[in-house]
Amino acid sequence: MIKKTLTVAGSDASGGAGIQADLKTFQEYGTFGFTAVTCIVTMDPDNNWAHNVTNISPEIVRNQLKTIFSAGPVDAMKTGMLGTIEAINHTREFIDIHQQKNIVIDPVMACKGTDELLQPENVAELKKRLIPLATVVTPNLLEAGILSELGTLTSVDDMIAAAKKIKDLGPETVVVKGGKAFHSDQAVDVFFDGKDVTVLKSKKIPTHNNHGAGCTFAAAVTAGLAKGMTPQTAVETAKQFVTAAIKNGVDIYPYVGHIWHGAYNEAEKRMTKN
Ligand SMILES: Nc1ncnc2c1ncn2[C@@H]1O[C@H](COP(=O)(O)OP(=O)(O)O)[C@@H](O)[C@H]1O
Ligand SMILES: Cc1ncc(COP(=O)(O)O)c(C=O)c1O
Ligand SMILES: [Mg+2]
Repeated sequence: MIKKTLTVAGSDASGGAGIQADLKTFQEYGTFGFTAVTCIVTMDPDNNWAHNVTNISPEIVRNQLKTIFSAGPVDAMKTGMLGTIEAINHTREFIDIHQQKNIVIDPVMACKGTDELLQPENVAELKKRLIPLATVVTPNLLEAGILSELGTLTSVDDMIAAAKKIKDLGPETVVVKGGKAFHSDQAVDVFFDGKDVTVLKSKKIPTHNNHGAGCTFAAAVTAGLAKGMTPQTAVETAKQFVTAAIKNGVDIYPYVGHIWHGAYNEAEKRMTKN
């Protein structure tokens, strides 16, 4: 049976992050993607690509969730940018009613290229209402510093300390993504399951084509869980998926560089042919 995946997230009009990244990734994993849109992010080409977030009314977010969950729980779900505190609470409400399992919380707080928090008022609610239910929570370096209250993280030891503090909020596992922000020639992510720490490393690809890498990574973890992978295997596979997507990024846009979600499967196909 085809597995059902859900993203509760924002729409990225530039096409590379948010629900656009999630759906492309769900499809590449061979799962059937559903979406509840929480906000729409637009970028202004006349004003230095400034981001603007328009929230969808909480009632419409709730109606989308009602539509999706009318067929019962999905095989796995993720959240990204959530828009409003009410949307966070509606998401929690449906998780509780349907005893939803396999939940990935990507605590999106900022877009690439800026440390400006887009929806700071949501952080406390996210911490209290959604992160404790996560099978995997996937903060980037900035978000991990905020969630752990450890501030700026500059070393792998800092990332491990942050992962451990975030684990205390209640999720089953934590991945702190060093990714693009961590100063190293390696893309370092730290996985913690409450017992063991695994440091995932790959060569950092020298590119600006990394818009949506975090959403794609979290969506890949979600689809992996839907297909029955353990959290650790889902995270390790997602790392390979996103690395291939970044390596094969596409220069189709002047402002942000897009990653190519088809890359991992194309490479696999080539390997099977050879
Ligand atoms: N330049 C890069 N080369 C290789 N991997 C990268 C690069 N940038 C990000 N990644 C990887 O992509 C994933 C998403 O990380 P990151 O870009 O930091 O997240 P976010 O988009 O949420 O800020 C992580 O697994 C990270 O290690
Ligand atoms: C709707 C939406 N969600 C999430 C993000 C964050 O993207 P990422 O962290 O994957 O680069 C963005 C960035 O533009 C966005 O527009
Ligand atoms: Mg992100």
